[in-house]
Amino acid sequence: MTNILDVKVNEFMAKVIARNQGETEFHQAVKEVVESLMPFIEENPEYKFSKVLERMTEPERVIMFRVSWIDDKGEIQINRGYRIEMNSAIGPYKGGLRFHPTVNLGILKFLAFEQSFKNSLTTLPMGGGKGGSDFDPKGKSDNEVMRFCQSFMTELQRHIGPNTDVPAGDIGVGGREIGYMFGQYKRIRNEFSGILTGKGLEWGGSLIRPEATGYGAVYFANEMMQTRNDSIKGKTVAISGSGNVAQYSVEKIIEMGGKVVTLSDSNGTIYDPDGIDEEKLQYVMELKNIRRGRISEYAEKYSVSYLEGQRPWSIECDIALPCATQNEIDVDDARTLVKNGCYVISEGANMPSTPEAVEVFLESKILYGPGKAANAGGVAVSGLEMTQNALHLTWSREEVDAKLQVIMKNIHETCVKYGKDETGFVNYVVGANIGGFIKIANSMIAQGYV
Ligand SMILES: NC(=O)C1=CN([C@@H]2O[C@H](COP(=O)(O)OP(=O)(O)OC[C@H]3O[C@@H](n4cnc5c(N)ncnc54)[C@H](O)[C@@H]3O)[C@@H](O)[C@H]2O)C=CC1
Ligand SMILES: O=C(O)CCC(=O)C(=O)O
Repeated sequence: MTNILDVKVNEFMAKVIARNQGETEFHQAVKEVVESLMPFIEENPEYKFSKVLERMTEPERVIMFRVSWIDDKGEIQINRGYRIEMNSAIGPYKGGLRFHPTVNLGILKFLAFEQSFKNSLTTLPMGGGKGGSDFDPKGKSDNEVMRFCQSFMTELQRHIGPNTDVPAGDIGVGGREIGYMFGQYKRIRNEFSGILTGKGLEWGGSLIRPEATGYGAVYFANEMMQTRNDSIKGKTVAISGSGNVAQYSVEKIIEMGGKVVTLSDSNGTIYDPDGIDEEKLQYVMELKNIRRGRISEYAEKYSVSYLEGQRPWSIECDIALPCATQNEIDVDDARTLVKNGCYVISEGANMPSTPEAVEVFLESKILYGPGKAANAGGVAVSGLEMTQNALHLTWSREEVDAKLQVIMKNIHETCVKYGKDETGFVNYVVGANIGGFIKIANSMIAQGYV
């Protein structure tokens, strides 16, 4: 028999799908949240009457714009820029910019929607936003990237500000791109202010921001493991990706006594059974952040296996940290991971597991930390960067790291509070969704029907 709550979820989703046609990642992100929230909303009718969820699935503002720039051959190139200002109930819009050829409206709306819940979970006053472009930085010269960033910011600058909307990095946007965009904002507005986070340390950035997402995902895994009197020490870890989040996840796993055996990029996976140590990690950082090469070069340098065109999930591990991109763990990958003994998943990436994969993790009762909780450390330290900018001061590495650890602990506690069922099992998906929702929903109700 069909459950009445399923009917309500389906009715809600039919409207979302009709209004946002073809935006499959957005539908996926909304459905997961609506499934978690429907029982809670039915029990708390004030949220139902004020149509909070209906309003939260409609962005407050969507900005789309042309970005023209000139490549090294003197040819004009045209890309599309976006900023989704999703929800400002609890603070200025906040969230990263993604530069990747797959970027489209649906992907950015899913990311902005997730971001609103994630930012609420951090306990800091940040609304949700996300943006980016279908520009592909791969294979472009520094000058081309700079010209693109300058053109992108020439439009974006009129929509952002330290109390309005504060973008940061995401896939394809790191320190280099943030620098070029910050410089252009300053040039146009004649103003030095905290309009981006992830800035260089010498010009307003925060210590630990580059490390924060990866470190946070590992802290979150550790918090989950502590509920079973377990720890990272001695565990084998599979990590996907080899960018910002993956690199600092490796660093923190090494520090906590675990062994990372995989990394990947969009071409394939390296498998290093001896583990990636500090020296090998330095090589990866140089390879990816400076030379901008492929992870296959690691396999050649250290004579380890390279799994061309494959993801890391067939490799035996205790802990998996997906740190590349959305939907990178499908149902077969999830079954393989669980069959091979993996019992902790902490998502460094946003929505890396398909809904069917998530079902496998939940049914297996393993420790599964969804991205909006597990990877919130990055935006949390962005929030701390905003605070330091507003106060015109700089906190030490130890101070920022200590605050990050407290925030990840608090997020974990919130998930347990709202996600623990009568058997004692913690459903972190439900916990994160309800925990993130309440603060935004109450603020939206208090601020009237806007
Ligand atoms: N940078 C940050 O502070 C935060 C990032 N995230 C998420 O973490 C994930 C990784 O982001 P970053 O490390 O910042 O980006 P990055 O650009 O530094 O690295 C991205 C990595 O993912 C790999 N990748 C990208 N698309 C892929 C695909 N289709 N298949 C396989 N691998 C692919 C790239 O090769 C690269 O290794 C993304 O899902 C992002 O949204 C989440 C929270 C904060
Ligand atoms: O630091 C930020 O503002 C955003 C980080 C981000 O894009 C994310 O949490 O997915």
